[in-house]
Amino acid sequence: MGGAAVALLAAARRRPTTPLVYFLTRAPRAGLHEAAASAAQEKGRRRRSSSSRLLGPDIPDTWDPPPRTAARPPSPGSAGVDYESTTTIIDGKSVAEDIRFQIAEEVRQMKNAVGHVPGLAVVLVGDRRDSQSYVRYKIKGCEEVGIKSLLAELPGNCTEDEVVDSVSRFNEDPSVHGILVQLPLPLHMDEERILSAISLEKDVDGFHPMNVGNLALRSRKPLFVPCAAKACLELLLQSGIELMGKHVTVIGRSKVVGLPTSLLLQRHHATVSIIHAFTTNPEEITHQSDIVISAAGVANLVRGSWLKKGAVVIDVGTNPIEDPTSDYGYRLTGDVCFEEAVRVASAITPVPGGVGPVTIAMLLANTLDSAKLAYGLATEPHEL
Ligand SMILES: Nc1nc2c(c(=O)[nH]1)N[C@@H](CN(C=O)c1ccc(C(=O)N[C@@H](CCC(=O)O)C(=O)O)cc1)CN2
Repeated sequence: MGGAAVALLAAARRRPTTPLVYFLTRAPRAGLHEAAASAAQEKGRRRRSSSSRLLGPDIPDTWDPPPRTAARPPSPGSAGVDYESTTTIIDGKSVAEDIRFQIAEEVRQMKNAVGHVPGLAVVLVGDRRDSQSYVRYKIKGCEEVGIKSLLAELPGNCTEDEVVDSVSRFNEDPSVHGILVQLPLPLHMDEERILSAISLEKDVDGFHPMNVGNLALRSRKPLFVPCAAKACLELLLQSGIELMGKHVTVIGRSKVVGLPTSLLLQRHHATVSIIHAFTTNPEEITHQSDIVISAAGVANLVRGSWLKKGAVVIDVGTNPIEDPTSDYGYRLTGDVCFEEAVRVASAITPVPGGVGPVTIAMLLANTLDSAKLAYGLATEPHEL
């Protein structure tokens, strides 16, 4: 230890009754210290503000609703939608069924080989009706393929620590290979902290910052890719749609869909444009695109006039809109005005029955992959 440090320690020992916190809070107030402290504070302020300029201000994407003149299309299955016979309606339900069939077979093989099945744990906070439905679909999906499911339900007014504790218990449970926290969380919670608490090896939603970062770096492989992004790619690839060199526009940049989908598309060598709530000319950008993937969460945002003739349209939006003729008083519609788009597109996914069911199937696939890694039945996650 240097002489100066020894002298400081000796001085501190001579004044043992003064708490350290006193020096930390009071010392800079006097004379030169004050000037130094305010200079340091100013430097810190400048550093913070210049870094927030560099990374951009944190403003949420709040979309303007589309004009009231937007057509309110009937659902795709209903009578009266007259589309070109050449337009392919991409059937997500049947794609999902095929994937589930394959997963069920692999789960059976796993049980025979190691005596265990994959386990998925779901954490649901609060009583949002839509989240409850999605969690139900996930649990039903597990039942269909033989995956064990566990559900932790917490009230909307619980603490962030309680959610983290619940995640930690599942992290420790060897029968659980996948953990997901249903989003959105109540506003008072730090989503980032909760998602980061999920063990990387069990992050079957792929929202852990490490998995997102590894998806962004082409030289690295994430353990898991978010399910909706995988679903979009699966639907495009199974429909025989080439991605390399194609101009794909992704509408929305959320962690759940837009961001991972745009990253995944780049890994498939597409040229990707991203539209968000601050984009001034969205229709010009989509009009130049070979493929449009919409995940804005705005009913009927994408009109037929936004699309190039022959474009492929993947609609990830599931937006409830009022419908007095429905038993529930509402029905689900996508971001895309289906009855207009179907006349322009060469292929399109419907809502419901498009991306949604494949998203659930991808969650089951990620959970199976995780269990295979845990039991040494695979050395790498499934190729993208
Ligand atoms: N932790 C997560 N939270 C959320 C995710 C996610 O991937 N992980 N995605 C969405 C919601 N979601 C899954 O959680 C989801 C949404 C919609 C569907 C779906 O199958 N939709 C059906 C129609 C549904 C209906 O009729 O009620 C369809 O499109 O055909 C599945 C999953 C946000 N949160």
